[in-house]
Amino acid sequence: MKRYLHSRSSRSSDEAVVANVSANDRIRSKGNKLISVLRSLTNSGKSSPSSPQALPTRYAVSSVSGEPSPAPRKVTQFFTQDEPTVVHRAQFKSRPSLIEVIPEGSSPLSSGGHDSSKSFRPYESTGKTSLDSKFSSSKSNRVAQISLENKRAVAKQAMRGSGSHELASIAEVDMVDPEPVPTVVTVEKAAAAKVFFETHYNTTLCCLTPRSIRRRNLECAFLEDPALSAVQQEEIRRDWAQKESEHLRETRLMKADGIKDLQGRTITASKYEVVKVLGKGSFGVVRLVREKADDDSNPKKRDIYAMKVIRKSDMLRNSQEGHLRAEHDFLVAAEGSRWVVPLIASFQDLNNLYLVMDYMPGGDFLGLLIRDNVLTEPVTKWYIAEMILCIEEAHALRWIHRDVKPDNFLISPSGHLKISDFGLAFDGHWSHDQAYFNNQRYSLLTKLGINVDGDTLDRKESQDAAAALRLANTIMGAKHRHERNSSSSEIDGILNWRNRNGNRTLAKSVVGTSQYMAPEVVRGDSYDGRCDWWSVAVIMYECLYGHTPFLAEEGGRQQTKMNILKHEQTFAFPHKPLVSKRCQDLIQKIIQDKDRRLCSKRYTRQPKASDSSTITHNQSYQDYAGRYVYPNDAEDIKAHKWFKDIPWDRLHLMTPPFVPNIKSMDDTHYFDEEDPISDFSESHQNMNPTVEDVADALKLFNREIQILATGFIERPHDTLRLRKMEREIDGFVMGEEQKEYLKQFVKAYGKKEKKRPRDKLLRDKETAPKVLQLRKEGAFLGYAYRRIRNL
Ligand SMILES: Nc1ncnc2c1ncn2[C@@H]1O[C@H](COP(=O)(O)OP(=O)(O)OP(=O)(O)O)[C@@H](O)[C@H]1O
Repeated sequence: MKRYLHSRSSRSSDEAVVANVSANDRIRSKGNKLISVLRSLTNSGKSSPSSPQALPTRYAVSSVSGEPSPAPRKVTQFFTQDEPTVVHRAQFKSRPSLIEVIPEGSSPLSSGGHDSSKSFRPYESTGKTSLDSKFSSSKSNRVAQISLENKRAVAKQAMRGSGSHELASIAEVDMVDPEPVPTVVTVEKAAAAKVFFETHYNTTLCCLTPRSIRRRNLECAFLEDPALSAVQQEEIRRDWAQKESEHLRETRLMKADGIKDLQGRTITASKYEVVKVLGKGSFGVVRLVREKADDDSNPKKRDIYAMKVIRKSDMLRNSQEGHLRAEHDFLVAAEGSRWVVPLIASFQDLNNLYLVMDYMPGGDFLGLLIRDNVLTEPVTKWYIAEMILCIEEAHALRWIHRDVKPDNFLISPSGHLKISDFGLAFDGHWSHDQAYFNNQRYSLLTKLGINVDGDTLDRKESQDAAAALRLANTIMGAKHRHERNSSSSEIDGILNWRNRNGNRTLAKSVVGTSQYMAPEVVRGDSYDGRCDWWSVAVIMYECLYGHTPFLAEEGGRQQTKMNILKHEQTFAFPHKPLVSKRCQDLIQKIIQDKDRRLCSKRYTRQPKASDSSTITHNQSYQDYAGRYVYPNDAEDIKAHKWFKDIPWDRLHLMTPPFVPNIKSMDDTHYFDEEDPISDFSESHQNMNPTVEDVADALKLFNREIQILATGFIERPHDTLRLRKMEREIDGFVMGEEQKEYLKQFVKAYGKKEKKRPRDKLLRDKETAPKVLQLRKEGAFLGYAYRRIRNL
């Protein structure tokens, strides 16, 4: 911002006023001095020929007392010059180190020989600047040239020193408005800002905040307890407010640390020490951690948690921002839930996202199935009943889990189940749709005419017009659903517009683990809350028979999906073990196409377009994508006769069939694996073995095996190729131990093929490093949560 400090001064100009001030405080102190002198001059202005009245009113400083105040001698001298002096900060891209003084003759207040319209435009603001934008070269050269001229003149002036008291004329900075030339960096930053503001204001203005939900729950609790007097209620409200303000303070402190975390430090994560790696997910690991204490208190007594660490770079390369935000937002929305794994805190640093959750020491339900192989009917009934309650809880919050499988139910210390892994859960909201993020970036790139080449394949494809169009569509995803139509009303507000226009086409994406997928999901048809009930029936079958009903022995995922689509022909019950007809009847009634699937009749009673009152009522049961998901939507399943002895309302108070046998809260024996799970830091992927290393590792094998094994690690492998190599090794004529050794050799010395990033900006060699860095810094602003203590 351009700023002018000017004053009327008296005749003596023997002070060379070349102020070489670089630091802000010096400028400010100089400014203060000027103002105080101005005040004094204004007060004594009657005697001065250059009284403040001559100044534009904006710059005239009125006296409070009306009395002249004595200015310090030195400063008085400074300003007792005949002619006005204007201290002018020129227009530079960065803060100037020089304050230029426009001498006599060139003063904006004097008329002589100077084009005041050019030099003195106090009401005009400076042109737009962008840290990331390059100035157009001709204009920036001109600015640089003028600035250089000015500096030379100032230097010359300074050299003359006290010997000469004349101020040389300094070339004026031409008030050119340099046009910024936006780059990919500008686009990334602008998109990150847009995403931040839209998601932030959407949460604060359009959603219930955790605090408002807590407040509502408190008031509901009062309604349910009529015995509480008004005084008691008031007292509870006061305690509540006190707890909330402490929580707010804690959250603020956490957010302050979060800023440092994003600058490359790991303040928040370092408050936890790692005990063990519990499991591995698609984009990171889950660690058992212990909160570090400020004092040296007994470590055994400190709180223990499960911390999911998600590596940003992997996840960003796979364009998973939408999913990661969805998982986080669901866990925050589920605060206080009985059946969802509780989130304690979430935060990020430059490289990772962190979700700190309650530790479930009983391991996951898959572990229990692996240990027991098959479960009896009563035990199956218990767990399926708990799974139903878990899923209903998610549905009540208008979320469809979409990835219901045994590994996603965890066993709490008391043996009850809790649902976890909401990485694929979806409420259809635009902020959980990857196309929204892509659209923010690519629409800007297109508007600004910035071209990105991508990788070799992109360049090859762009030569073919049809392929180029296909590529553009893939990048933009469903562009139309996030691009605001110019005809849409401006007063509508962007958030309302986004929320109303929903993402109806999103109801069709194919997600989930194939064995447990409902046919409508496999087909890519629109689906709703009913798809989760199909998966429950598959798990029920698996508990009773020891395998899932549609898994193909041969033909992989594709064949499994075919079996699901043709479920009417492929589904059958094995003869053994014996399972009651009632139980089979329930499974059979759920393994149906969605219109006939047992769960809740409300799904099949969706209103006709003419029935407006029912439509309005039903809209509250739609997720943001327009899919129906009802609370208590397992009502017909729960009413099935097989469940007649299940006390649904009291299940959480009863003792489950299996209660984990844990010696302490950090007992991890239910997570013990034959091969310990490696943490990020122990990954072999960064290993660069030399020829000697390889020769040494294979020295016990004959020449032929050495050549084959070296061939295996010559180029990076994906999972498919790794499996193929392992099958080849299985075919070698050698002992099992040697085969195992070779498989480990391939994993350790071979390189895993890096997946081709889904985003062109991350495929382009030139833009990728900077874009990835910027997204790591800016894509998850606001990813911070702390559960209120003693909830
Ligand atoms: N709160 C918890 N307490 C104990 N163990 C946990 C907890 N959360 C996750 N785990 C363990 O970590 C494993 C991986 O966690 P999770 O499924 O959330 O990761 P993910 O990256 O989402 O995996 P996926 O690839 O299946 O989507 C789980 O199967 C479980 O064994």
